[in-house]
Amino acid sequence: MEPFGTRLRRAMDERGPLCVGIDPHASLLADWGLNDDVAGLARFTRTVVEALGEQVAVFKPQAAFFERFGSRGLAVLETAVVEARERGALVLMDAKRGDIGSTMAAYAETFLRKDSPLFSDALTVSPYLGYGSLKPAVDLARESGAGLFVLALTSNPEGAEVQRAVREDGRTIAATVLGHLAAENAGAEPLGSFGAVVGATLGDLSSFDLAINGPLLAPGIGAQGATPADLPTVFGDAVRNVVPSVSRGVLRHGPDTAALRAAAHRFADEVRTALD
Ligand SMILES: O=c1ccn([C@@H]2O[C@H](COP(=O)(O)O)[C@@H](O)[C@H]2O)c(=O)[nH]1
Repeated sequence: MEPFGTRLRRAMDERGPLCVGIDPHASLLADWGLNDDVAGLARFTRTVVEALGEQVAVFKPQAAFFERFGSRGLAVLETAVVEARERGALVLMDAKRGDIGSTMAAYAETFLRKDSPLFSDALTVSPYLGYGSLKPAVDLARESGAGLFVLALTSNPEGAEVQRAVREDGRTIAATVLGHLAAENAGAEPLGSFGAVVGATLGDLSSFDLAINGPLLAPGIGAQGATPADLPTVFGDAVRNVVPSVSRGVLRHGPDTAALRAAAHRFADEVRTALD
């Protein structure tokens, strides 16, 4: 399989630079007239995948909303991953895994081994047990042609106390994570496969070097208050590598398929305008 970064660049060029999150909140299930049970979860997820699977570059299922239903929720997630990929969308599993290396290897097998039922094109991971603890995931992603998105500067205000903490050498934790990612992506063309999560809500980030030669997943657009128009200010010269991500901002338009498609189109158009 081609490296994730290559496939992502092509998908964004062909379909527009937008990632739509699949976040079946209990409140959204209710708004869609569905029960907060496995049948409601399955109906919600199928509707989103069928409506947008041939339109958006990337889906980002939020694993938590599936895991809360146990094994039957995971079965819904497995089906969604397969059907989304069959429709040509890339799947970025938002599971934010992170643990000591030996356990990280098992998480990596779950999401990044090609024959796993939950194999995804990319996975979000947490570097807060030390970047080196992610090595099994980095290695398996390379072997499988998959990618990683490492939490660097998250969209929530609470993230700053950890991510902007300054080390003895004067660098912030986030800058250290970004430095590791730049090293992973060195020499990759057209785009590396090892991305950072950098919130669109964070305002001017010019004090950070975002030139990691990899994708920058930008959650926070829509329900968290950021807009596509904020992207150039937040990302500066790195804006071309941004993967803007919207969940509730699109999902709240369901269950009507045409309305979901129109909402995703609107966000993609706003992103294109902002990046021009
Ligand atoms: O820094 C981060 C990292 C991940 N997320 C996830 O993205 C979506 C955001 O959903 P919205 O409805 O668009 O607010 C959600 O799954 C988060 O867990 C994030 O928001 N910020």
